[in-house]
Amino acid sequence: MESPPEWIHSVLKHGDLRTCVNLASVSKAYHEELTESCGFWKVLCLKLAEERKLYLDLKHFESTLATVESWKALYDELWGQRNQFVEDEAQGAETSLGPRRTNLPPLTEGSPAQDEVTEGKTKTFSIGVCVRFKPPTRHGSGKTEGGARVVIPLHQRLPLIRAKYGMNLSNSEAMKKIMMLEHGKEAVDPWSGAFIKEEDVAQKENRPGRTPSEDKAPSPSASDQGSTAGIVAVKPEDASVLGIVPGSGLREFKFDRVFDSGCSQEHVHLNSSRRVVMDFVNGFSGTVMVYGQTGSGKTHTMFGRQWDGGEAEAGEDVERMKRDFGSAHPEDGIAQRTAREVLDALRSREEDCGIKWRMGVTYVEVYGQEVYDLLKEGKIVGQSRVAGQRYVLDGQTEWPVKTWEEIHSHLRGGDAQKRKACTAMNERSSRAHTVFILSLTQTAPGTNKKISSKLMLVDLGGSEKLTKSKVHESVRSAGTVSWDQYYEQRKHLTEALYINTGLYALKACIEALHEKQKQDRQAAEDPSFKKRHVYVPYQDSKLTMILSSSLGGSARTVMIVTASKDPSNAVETFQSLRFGEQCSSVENTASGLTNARVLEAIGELDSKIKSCEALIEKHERWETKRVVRKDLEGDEVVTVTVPVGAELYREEMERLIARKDALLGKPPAAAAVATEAAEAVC
Ligand SMILES: Nc1ncnc2c1ncn2[C@@H]1O[C@H](COP(=O)(O)OP(=O)(O)OP(=O)(O)O)[C@@H](O)[C@H]1O
Repeated sequence: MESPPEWIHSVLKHGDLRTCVNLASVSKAYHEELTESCGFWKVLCLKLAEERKLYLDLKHFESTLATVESWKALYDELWGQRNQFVEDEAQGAETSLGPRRTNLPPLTEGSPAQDEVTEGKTKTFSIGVCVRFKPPTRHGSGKTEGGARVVIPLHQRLPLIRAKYGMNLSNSEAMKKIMMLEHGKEAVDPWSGAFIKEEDVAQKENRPGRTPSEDKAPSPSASDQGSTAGIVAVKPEDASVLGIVPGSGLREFKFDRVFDSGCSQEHVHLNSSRRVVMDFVNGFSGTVMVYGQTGSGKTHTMFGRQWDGGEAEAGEDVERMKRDFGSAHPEDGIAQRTAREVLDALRSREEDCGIKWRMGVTYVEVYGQEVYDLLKEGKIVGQSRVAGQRYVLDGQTEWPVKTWEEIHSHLRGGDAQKRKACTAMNERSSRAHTVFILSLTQTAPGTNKKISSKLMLVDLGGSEKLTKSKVHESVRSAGTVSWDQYYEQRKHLTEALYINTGLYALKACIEALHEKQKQDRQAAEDPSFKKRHVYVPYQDSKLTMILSSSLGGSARTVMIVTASKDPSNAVETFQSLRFGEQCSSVENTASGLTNARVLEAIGELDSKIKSCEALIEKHERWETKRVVRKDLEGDEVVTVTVPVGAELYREEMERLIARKDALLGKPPAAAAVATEAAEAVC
């Protein structure tokens, strides 16, 4: 094959977009060579962004886009945005540079037909769902107590039986093994009680109206048998999570991204929300939401470290103040990182392209039926319940900002208001939906065209309290409790219902937007297809009314589900994962878990356990120390020798062993490897 000569590289370097695109049509050999290289598409993206005054976060894409296809997709997207800041002077001429043309440049003379040119993909609803696991807390790590018991269904027991007794067992031999185990001819079968047929699992998983109580008790007869519910494996490489799920047994969840507990704040932002920042600066609205149970890390992910009072303003911590206004802090959340990047981009675009901008921030909480303005001492927005969200959308709660210091001070001020409310109103912060909004208006140079976009950063309230605190059960009729208690309980129930109303409305809107997109796609593929009108129920809750301008249409949406791996939170974790899954456009099938995947999970755990053992061997040493021991006759000082230096690896190994044991159906106690047992008294 003829490869492109040196001069082509210099044309790519110095030529304009049109020249670079046309290069691919010089010969068939050049065409193949160029269009199959990431570098060519990168150059096209750069030229397109430069000529059309679009913001391109090249550094980000260089670190995240690895394939030619992903660069092509980015070019398609930018192409769809090409008229945001620069109007087409000659429509006809420009279409010949469209993505379809560059993907498959015709080698014959003449321009492609107008209808061959694909529009960019910005018009379709786009949602990415990611999952982030919180690092284990010391008290919760590796412990399996308190987790719901799950009976692994029969079709999943077969591969496990094979893994234990020989891979070449046929189905009927594996079944015989199970029967023998159940009739006590061998050791007790850890999965006895399996009764769910494969079809039942899929039906049960997909049945609407599934209740939390069903999640907790799969069957009365099985409640004391089976494995402990929990996360078995987290696979960031293929964005999946494998768990032992009440009501389903082994179950795989698939998302756009999965972040394991060791991921930094920066990594999470780079791989989830940073793309939204680029669209926002290019004039497209977007939403980033965090969802999860209380304490799973929503606020940590969105707003980073929590402020502990006003010591910095009092000048007690000058160093910290300097650091805050300098470069990003490792603990900064998505809000801080996003605000900094937006400001940097706007400043450099003003300097390089003359694009003027105006930005404002809004920080509100949706609590019950009211919207509270966190930048106005938590006052209710508007005087009527109906109008609150409209004031937010009209910009009446907005504060103009020009610098990072101003944004930072609003974030801190709002956070302080949340804290006050939290103390005054019984953990209001975790029971309200918090929305931080950046509103941007840019002026296209030369034309004075105004381009507006909104970026909503949302910390969603979790719904777990309804099930965990059983508020619905504690509401007795008036007369059995005091009136004060009665009203307090009613308030809790109403709060939980408000949170759920917001979340259900959000889910319904996202589902409707998916459906709308499906109808559009079908209509595009088949001209005879009759599109059904799809209603998006934004009006169903205050939360969705506020989000309406940045959810759907050309707006990009990212949802980050935060979760814990602690088995005692397993039910809430799976509820969160299911919520994320239902919002996602990634195809999931409840019964799609293959035998190979189950065995792969066991293999993975084995290899992780091995590498943990190697690390323990490398880092662990014995240390002798004196400790005071209490016994009946008083205190006694004894000398003990303890292993030190590999405590974290030991904890990790305990967790891995517990997960493997859960998967293989061993009783939880077998998983507990007490570190204290290693202590040797001299
Ligand atoms: N990924 C993480 N890395 C380190 N610490 C974390 C992480 N996620 C959460 N935490 C810590 O866990 C605690 C609870 O997190 P956070 O307040 O963000 O939870 P939340 O889901 O917002 O809870 P709530 O709904 O009650 O507001 C905090 O102390 C936080 O610093």
